[in-house]
Amino acid sequence: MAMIEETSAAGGPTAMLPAFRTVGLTKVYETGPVRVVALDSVDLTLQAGELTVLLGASGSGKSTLLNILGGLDHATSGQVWFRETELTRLGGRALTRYRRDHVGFVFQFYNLVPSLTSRENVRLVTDIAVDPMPAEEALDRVGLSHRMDHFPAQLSGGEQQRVAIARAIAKRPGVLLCDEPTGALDSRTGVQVLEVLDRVNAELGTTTVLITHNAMIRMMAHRVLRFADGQLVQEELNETRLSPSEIHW
Ligand SMILES: Nc1ncnc2c1ncn2[C@@H]1O[C@H](COP(=O)(O)OP(=O)(O)OP(=O)(O)O)[C@@H](O)[C@H]1O
Repeated sequence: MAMIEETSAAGGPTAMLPAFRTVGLTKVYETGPVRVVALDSVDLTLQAGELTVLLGASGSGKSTLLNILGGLDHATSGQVWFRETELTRLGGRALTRYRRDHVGFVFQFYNLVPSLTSRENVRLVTDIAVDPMPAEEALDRVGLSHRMDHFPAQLSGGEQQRVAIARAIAKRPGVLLCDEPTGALDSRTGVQVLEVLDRVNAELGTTTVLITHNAMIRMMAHRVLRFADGQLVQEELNETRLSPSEIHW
């Protein structure tokens, strides 16, 4: 596989390329006689450096899309590009390398290793990344300098999610894919987590895709995509964005 160049929103040789493009992206799950079309010929473009919010009812295909963009799942048909690389042509090892080098994931539940401190959880990633930031810098970026040596059980839910974000960004990924990152948090804590994601997007230029059931969160996005029954049914650009602290739910 050709090297996939890192670039920031601010510039660089591939700055004008979209981060992702899909054409006719389709995913069908077949479980015995049951056939579910999770994604139904989706065409979309996600611009580099943007923060995109994905909305849609439960079962509309959001997680399936995120998993395919992140190289965790395969399309049934159609094409997906990350910058100049067609992900849908990559074999298993190349897809693993893509994921390792370019993608950070944040999920609703934090998946931290309970026996490791915040710093050690982040180091699990920085130890194997190509050009990581120090674990301490990653934790500082999410406002947790004072919690480096705490274990997950000694942290609040919001703090654990911020450790998970630090772990995801420490390898300086080109894209950060977040599936319901505030789903398990109260609104005040959720806002803090969104502020961290917003800051990472602005300061590091990380292309960010965020799934949420909370329609208010769309106000902080550059771009909002709405899904229904596996189809992209609406796309909006926010001319004026709200900062997370202005969002209430
Ligand atoms: N591994 C699987 N096997 C079979 N069907 C699946 C599988 N994963 C997802 N589906 C089905 O595909 C459809 C889309 O699911 P997906 O998880 O992408 O939706 P979603 O919009 O993310 O939903 P939610 O908001 O509830 O997380 C659903 O009908 C779901 O039941």
